[in-house]
Amino acid sequence: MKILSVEQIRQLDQYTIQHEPIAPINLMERAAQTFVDWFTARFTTSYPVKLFCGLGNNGGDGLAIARILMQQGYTIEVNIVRYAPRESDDFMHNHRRLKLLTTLNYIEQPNNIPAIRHNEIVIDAIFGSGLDRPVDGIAKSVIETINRAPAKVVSVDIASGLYPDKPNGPDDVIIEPDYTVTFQLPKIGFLLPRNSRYVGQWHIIDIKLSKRFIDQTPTPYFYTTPEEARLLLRQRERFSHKGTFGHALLLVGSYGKIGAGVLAARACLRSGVGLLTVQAPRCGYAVLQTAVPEAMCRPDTHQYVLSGQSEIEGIPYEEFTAIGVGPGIGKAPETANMLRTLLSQYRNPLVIDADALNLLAENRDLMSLIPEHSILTPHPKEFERLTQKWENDYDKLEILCDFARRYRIVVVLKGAHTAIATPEGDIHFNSSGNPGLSTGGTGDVLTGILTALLAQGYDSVEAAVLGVYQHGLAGDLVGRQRGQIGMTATDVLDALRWS
Ligand SMILES: NC(=O)C1=CN([C@@H]2O[C@H](COP(=O)(O)OP(=O)(O)OC[C@H]3O[C@@H](n4cnc5c(N)ncnc54)[C@H](OP(=O)(O)O)[C@@H]3O)[C@@H](O)[C@H]2O)[C@@H](O)CC1
Ligand SMILES: Nc1ncnc2c1ncn2[C@@H]1O[C@H](COP(=O)(O)OP(=O)(O)O)[C@@H](O)[C@H]1O
Ligand SMILES: [K+]
Repeated sequence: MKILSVEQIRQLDQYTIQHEPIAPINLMERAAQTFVDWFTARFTTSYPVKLFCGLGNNGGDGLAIARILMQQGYTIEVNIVRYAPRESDDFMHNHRRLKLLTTLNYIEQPNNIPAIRHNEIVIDAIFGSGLDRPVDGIAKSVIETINRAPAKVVSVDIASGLYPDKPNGPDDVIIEPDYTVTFQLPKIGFLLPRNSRYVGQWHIIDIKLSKRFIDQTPTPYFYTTPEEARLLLRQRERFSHKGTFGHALLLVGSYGKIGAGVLAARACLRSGVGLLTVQAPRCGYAVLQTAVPEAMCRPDTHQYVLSGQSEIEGIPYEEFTAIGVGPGIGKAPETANMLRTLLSQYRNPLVIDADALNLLAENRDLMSLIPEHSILTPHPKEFERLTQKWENDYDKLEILCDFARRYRIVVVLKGAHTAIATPEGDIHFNSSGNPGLSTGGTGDVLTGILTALLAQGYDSVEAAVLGVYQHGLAGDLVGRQRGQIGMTATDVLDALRWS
């Protein structure tokens, strides 16, 4: 699914109005009705509703929502925040209609702000995507009151005070909703860590804006939907054999961190690889052969760390369809040498994770040796070591995009809504996953998954988008079955489902 900028969404509204065609006021009515459908499916008429609206089209939506909810039997008190002397046309139209049905409360100064009780639902329609400067005056006081109140808060389109696609200032006053119900497409601001309090659970509702315009509009930002992930998944052919699905090599583990290798190896096998070889330090040999009997194991000549040498022979890197390196490897000089040789000799895309990334950060000259379309999977700290500190989440996205473009690689910046940057400069945000995944070893599982997908012939962007989605989905399955808190990386790899 595409993510558009505020300006593009405004054009999308205009295009829909002209080409459907539909009058703006009817589009507002459709948006309001769709919001009400969402609302009534969750909250019964037993909850009193307090609606706060501004004077623009977000406020107009709010007034239309109030009218429809009233007609459906909800008890609703409407508060209009008079922060300016002018209203939008569609606001005024809905204002006239609603005034015929009920009394409206106007808030011009703080003592007009009503008390909000704990069993009430607040609908926030003060500002929407038209906000372009920090909120102050009476609107600010109202937002502060709502944030202090014990009630549940539902924001229409976007929390009032939050910018959809640019950073807010540190002192900005913004609604902290329980839910955001947004029109048609997600806003980029919903996907960024520092905005989490200002988004809550968010839901997209389809108000039937022009599909054609969305299809034609270019954007670097995408949000992976379940349907899109499913379309990437290839089914197995009847006459396939294990050679069809590639031979992967994982370079993993060091003394005390062989478990990282076990997790990556098991995840790789659970993700459809044809054959798997694991090279690990000698101390990991017995562990790996026991814990992952399906994998072939090459003991490194070094007892405790990876050196890339083996009694059998040096590693014939070029014989492997895909290689994953990093989980648990540490940063010993022998391992740094191995990484240098690997990057110099192997020409296909690699998956590079964990301490392999830290070694890159410490040996910058290695960066230019990385094969094009390799997948790097840093968490934010590893990414900062590879690049630089950022001022805010938007700045971080720019650094991410530039980095992927400069080295022609895919960068999987992990976290909630993992951001996958492509060599072309696009960013795909993931939609699956939950905080249960914030536990040691889940990153190693991801490395195994991505290596398996590359081995099976998925291109790097497909592998990253699909692999990250399936990893999060497995976490969601575990979350549903046994809760998020006790989730382990082993649970996640066992829950992988490729159908
Ligand atoms: N277009 C469509 O067809 C559809 C749109 N829809 C809805 O419209 C919403 C966008 O509406 P909107 O553009 O009227 O802006 P909105 O967020 O209500 O703000 C109102 C005005 O406030 C002003 N202002 C800005 N910052 C300010 C500040 N800090 N303090 C004080 N004032 C400030 C600024 O006006 P200015 O003062 O700059 O002239 C701004 O224009 C969107 O979120 C969705 O809910 C849906 O109905 C679907 C169809
Ligand atoms: N709050 C969260 N929501 C969704 N996914 C998360 C969250 N926290 C962590 N994850 C996922 O868990 C994984 C953690 O990886 P990483 O930090 O490398 O852990 P480790 O090094 O312990 O294996 C990543 O895939 C990340 O996207
Ligand atoms: K709002």
